[in-house]
Amino acid sequence: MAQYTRVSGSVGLITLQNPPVNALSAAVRQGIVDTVKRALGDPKVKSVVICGQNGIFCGGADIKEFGTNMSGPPLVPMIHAIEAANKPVVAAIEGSALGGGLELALGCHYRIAHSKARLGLPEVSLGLLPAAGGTQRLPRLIGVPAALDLITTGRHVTAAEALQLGVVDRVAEHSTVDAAVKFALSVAAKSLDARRISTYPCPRPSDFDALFEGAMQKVRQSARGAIAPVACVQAVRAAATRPYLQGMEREKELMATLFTSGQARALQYCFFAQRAVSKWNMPNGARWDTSKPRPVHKAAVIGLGTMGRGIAVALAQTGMSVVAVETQEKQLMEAKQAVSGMLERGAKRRGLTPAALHKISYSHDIQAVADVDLVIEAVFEDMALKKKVFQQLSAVCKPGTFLCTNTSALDVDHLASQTRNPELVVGMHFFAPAHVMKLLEVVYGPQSSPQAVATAMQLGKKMGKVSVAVGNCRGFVGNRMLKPYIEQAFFLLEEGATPELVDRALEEFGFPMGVFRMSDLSGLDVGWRVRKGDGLVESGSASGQPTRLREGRRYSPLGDLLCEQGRFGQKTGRGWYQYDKPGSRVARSDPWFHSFLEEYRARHGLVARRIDHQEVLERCLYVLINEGFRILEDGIAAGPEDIDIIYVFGYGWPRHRGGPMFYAGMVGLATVLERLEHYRQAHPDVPYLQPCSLLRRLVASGSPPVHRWREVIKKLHSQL
Ligand SMILES: CCCCCC/C=C/CC(=O)SCCNC(=O)CCNC(=O)[C@H](O)C(C)(C)COP(=O)(O)OP(=O)(O)OC[C@H]1O[C@@H](n2cnc3c(N)ncnc32)[C@H](O)[C@@H]1OP(=O)(O)O
Repeated sequence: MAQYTRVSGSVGLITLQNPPVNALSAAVRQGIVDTVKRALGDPKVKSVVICGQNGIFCGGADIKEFGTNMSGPPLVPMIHAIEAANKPVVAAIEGSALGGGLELALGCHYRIAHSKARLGLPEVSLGLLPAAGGTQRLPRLIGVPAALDLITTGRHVTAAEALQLGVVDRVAEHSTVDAAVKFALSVAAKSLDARRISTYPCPRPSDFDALFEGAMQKVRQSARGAIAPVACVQAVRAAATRPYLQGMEREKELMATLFTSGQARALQYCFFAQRAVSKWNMPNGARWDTSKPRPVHKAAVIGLGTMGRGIAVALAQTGMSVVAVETQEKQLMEAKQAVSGMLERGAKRRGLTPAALHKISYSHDIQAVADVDLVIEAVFEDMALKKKVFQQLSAVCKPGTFLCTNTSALDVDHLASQTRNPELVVGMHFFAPAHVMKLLEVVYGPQSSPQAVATAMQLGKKMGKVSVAVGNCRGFVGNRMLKPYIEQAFFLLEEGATPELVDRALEEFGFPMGVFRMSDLSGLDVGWRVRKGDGLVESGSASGQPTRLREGRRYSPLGDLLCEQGRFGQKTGRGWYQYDKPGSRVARSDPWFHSFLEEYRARHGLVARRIDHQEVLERCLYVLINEGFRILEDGIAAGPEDIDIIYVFGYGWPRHRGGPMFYAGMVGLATVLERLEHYRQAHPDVPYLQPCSLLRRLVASGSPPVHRWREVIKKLHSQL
C-alpha cells in the first residue's frame, strides 16, 4: 500500500507501506499508481516526495511474488509515469533502496539519501537483472564502467559513495523526509527537462569494446556458469549502443529468459534459505524465538594455531574483549604477530584504524580465562587433548561460562561430559580461514541448553557469519556429507578417471575447486590422520599390499599411499598434482602420479575404462545428496535449507544451483533415486550408494517441492 498526505501546503507525500522492507508487492504498486495520479491531479500540489515507512525506502520487488501469477500494475510503466510527470518528484531514501526500489528512485527527478542509507541493484544475486529500467538509466546517470560494476556485482553502496558516483543528489544527516520536502518546495517551479534520466545520452567510453570484453571475461570467470551476470553485461551494452526504448526492449527480453530459469529459482531459494536457517529449532522443541541468548562481553580463544588465530580476529572485530591463550611461548609470540597483522590488514581494507588490536590480551596461562563469558577451544584436533582442556576450563571458568569447541568432527557430547555443566557446552565449527569464511556450524548435543545454542548463534551473527544449528554426529553436516563424496572420487580414479578429469567435471558444474585440487589445498594428511584414527590405514600398509576392502566395504587406499610418500599436497609441493615448490598454488598434472596410478591398477587387477563427466557428477554428487537425506532422516539438520546453506557458504557449492538438496529436487528425486540404485547394483560393496529411506519415501509421495519436505520428515519421525 501507499499512503498519501499533503504536507507544507503544496507537497504531496507518498509513503510506501509494506513491512518489513516496503517491498513492491502488487498492493504497493497499485498504491503508488493511485497516489501519484492523485498528487499530479491535485492543483494545490506543486511537487511530490516518495518515501518509505519505518526508516526504509524500499527493498525492491516482492521476491515472494516471483513464483506466483504476478498481478497488479507492472513496474516499468509505473516508473515511466513518474519520470514523465510535470511536477518534480523527489525520492527520500532512508535505510535501503535496492533493486526495484532504486529503479523507482531513478525514475524520480531528484534523490536525497540519509547518510546511513545503502543503495544497490542486487538483482544479479537473485539470478535476475534490474528490469525496471535499471540497466538503461544507471549507465546514463553514472557512466558505463560504474554502472557495469554495480549491476554485475549487485554490491550495495553507502550514501557517500552514491553521492560521489552521482546516483543521489544530496545526503541528509537528519530527517531525510523533512530535507526532501524542503527541497521539493525549492524546486517546485523549476523545469524538469534536464531531470529525466531516460532522455540522457548514454556516455560512450573511448575503450568501449575492450571495456565490455573485459567485463564479460570477468563475469564469466567469477560466475562459473551463472547466466545472470552475463545478461547484465549484455543489457548495459544495449544501453550504450541503442536508443533508450530499444534498450528497454533488450532489457525485457533478457529478463524474460532469466526470470523463468532454474538459476533464478535456485538463487531466490538461497535468499530465503539463508534467512530461514537463523530461525533454528532443536528436536526437543527449543526454538530461536523462545530462547534468549546471553550477552557476551568478553570471550576467550584457547589454542592459537591457524584456526584459533582466525577466530580471535573474528571475535575482536565485533568490538568485544578477547583473551587469547596459547600455552607454548614461541607459538604465542608468533600468533600475536600474525593476529595483529590480520587485524591491521582488515582495518586497512575497510579504511578504518585497527581498534580491535587493543581488544585482545594474550596469555600462556589458562587461568586468564577465569572471568570471560564464553570460551572457544581451538586446540589441535585430538580428543585426549580437547578432553583435558575442557576439564581445565570447567574448573577455571566462572559459573555460567559457555564452553564451545571448534572441532570439525569430534564428539561434542563426549567433551560436554568432561565438564560440570554439560548444558553450557556447544560446538562452534568454523571454516578456514575463520575470519573470512562465512559459515559457522553451531553443534548442539542432547544436553546443550537452548540458551547456549541461542548465544552461539547470536555470537556467530555478530561475527558476520551465517550460522546453522545442527545436531551432533561424526562430521556434523558438512564433513559427514563430504566423506562419501571424496570416497567416490577415489573409486573413480581406480576405475579409470584422473584427478584432472574429476576436477574438471566438478569445476564445470560450478565448484571453485574440484575434489583433488581442494584436497591438495587443505592437505592430504588431514584425512590420513582421521583414517588412521579409525583404524583404516594400518591393515593395508603393514603387508605392503593394501587391500581394497575394510570390513566388507570397498576401500581405496590411494590417499594413504600418497601420504606414505610424503605427498601432502600444496604444502609439500606434491599431492594429486605437482607444484613448482612447496606452498605454491598452481596445480600441474603430474606424470609421476599417472604412472603410479597405472601401476596401482595393474597391481590390483583393475582395468581402466572410459569415465565421462556425467558419471563423475552422478556418483560424487548423488552420494553426497543421499547422505544429506540420511542427515535429515536422523534429525541432525532440521530441514533441507540448513544443508543447502552449509554447502553454499562452507563448501563452494555453486549458489546458482541452490545447494545439494535443492539441486536434487531440480534434477528430480526419482532420477536421483534411480541413478543411486543403478550405481549401487554396480558397486554392491559401497553402502553409501544405498538410497536412503527418506529419499524413497519422498519419491513415493510424489516428489514434493523442497519447501514441503519437512512435512514428510515430520511424519517419518513421528512414526519412529
Ligand atoms: C518479468 C518480471 C518483471 C519483474 C520486474 C521487477 C524486478 C525487480 C527486481 C527486484 O527488485 S528483485 C529484489 C531486489 N531486492 C533485493 O534483493 C533486496 C533483498 N533484501 C535485502 O537485501 C535485505 O532484506 C534488506 C532489505 C537489506 C534488509 O535486511 P535486514 O537484515 O534488515 O532484514 P532481512 O532479514 O534480510 O529481511 C527481513 C524480512 O524481509 C524479507 N524481505 C527482504 N527483502 C524482501 C523482498 N525484496 N521481497 C520480499 N521479502 C523480502 C526477508 O525475507 C525477511 O523475511 P522474514 O520472513 O522475516 O525472514
